[in-house]
Amino acid sequence: MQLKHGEKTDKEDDSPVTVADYGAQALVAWSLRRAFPGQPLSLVAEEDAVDLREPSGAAMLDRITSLVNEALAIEHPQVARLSSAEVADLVDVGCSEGGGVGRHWVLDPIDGTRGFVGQRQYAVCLGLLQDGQVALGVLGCPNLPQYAITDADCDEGQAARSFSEESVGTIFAASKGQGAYAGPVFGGMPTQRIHCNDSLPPSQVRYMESFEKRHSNHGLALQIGAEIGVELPSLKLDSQAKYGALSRGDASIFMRFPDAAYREKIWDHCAGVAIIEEAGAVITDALGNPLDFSQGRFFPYLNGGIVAATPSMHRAIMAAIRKIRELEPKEE
Ligand SMILES: Nc1ncnc2c1ncn2[C@@H]1O[C@H](COP(=O)(O)O)[C@@H](OP(=O)(O)O)[C@H]1O
Ligand SMILES: [Mg+2]
Ligand SMILES: [Mg+2]
Ligand SMILES: [Mg+2]
Repeated sequence: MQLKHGEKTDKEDDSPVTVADYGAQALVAWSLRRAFPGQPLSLVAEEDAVDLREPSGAAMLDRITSLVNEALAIEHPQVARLSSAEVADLVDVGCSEGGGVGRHWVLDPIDGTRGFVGQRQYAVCLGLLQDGQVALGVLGCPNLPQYAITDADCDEGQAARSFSEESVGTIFAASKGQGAYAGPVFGGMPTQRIHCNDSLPPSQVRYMESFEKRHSNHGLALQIGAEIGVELPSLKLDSQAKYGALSRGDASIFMRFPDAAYREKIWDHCAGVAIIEEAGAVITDALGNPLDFSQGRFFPYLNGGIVAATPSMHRAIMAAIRKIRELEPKEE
């Protein structure tokens, strides 16, 4: 999809948001309401309709409303068209604060918005928390090939865009204790069981990191990689597509080291964590503590970042981080 004028804007924190982010959030909220009629619905989702309800947001809300109605007409032709007020209300269904008690859906309607705008990777990510624990996750990655990304697909560590058209688009799904699965994005529920690959020596493993340098310290990841004996360049992918790629063995490590002031949000990880854990991988903060999804929309302090990897690579990275930190000059 090529975005037109008026279909993308910047939020208060300067990050981009598009009609697709809002539209996907409204559609998922609509679908959850329909799937669980009459039940209370707690949805912790990234976007809200505050800007869309301003006079300056009216044109964008109209465009989102048309797109949502177009999508509903394909899947549910019998359903009445939604008004723009109803679409704004659906976006705002995602305002739940979450927490450690009961059931909370967690949605990133488009993760990797910068990747979506740049026609790289992005993912629609829906997870479920049960009493603060990740219970289920689905990742739709429309630009991710259905086959494993190999060295041949990588251009200096970056996944090339020239994946063959007919095999692009992958969906991942997992629920606790039932395994992780992958399949074609328009093929219904995925059926191919997937596992991470923990059999490679460090010289053959590949690590992944954000495409966007501003989202993660690439220098630190390089240093840690060198410490554990990684020789291949990193694979730079936007979004939770990285969790999908780790889960089926395209790469063995995902390192994410944002600026110290950045606060990680639960929707950037919930669905992906459900999938990697069922695929046999491990995820912690940079000091080895488990991620705590039970504290609301944001994670508590994460000790410098997030590391997801196969079990042996995760152990090696934790040791490398401890060693690097011990060598750092101590503040007086
Ligand atoms: N300065 C920053 N540091 C770290 N992460 C950031 C960031 N600014 C935005 N992000 C987050 O990084 C996510 C994309 O992850 P990745 O870097 O793996 O592609 C964004 O998700 P959205 O695109 O849903 O807003 C956003 O939440
Ligand atoms: Mg965003
Ligand atoms: Mg995101
Ligand atoms: Mg998003």
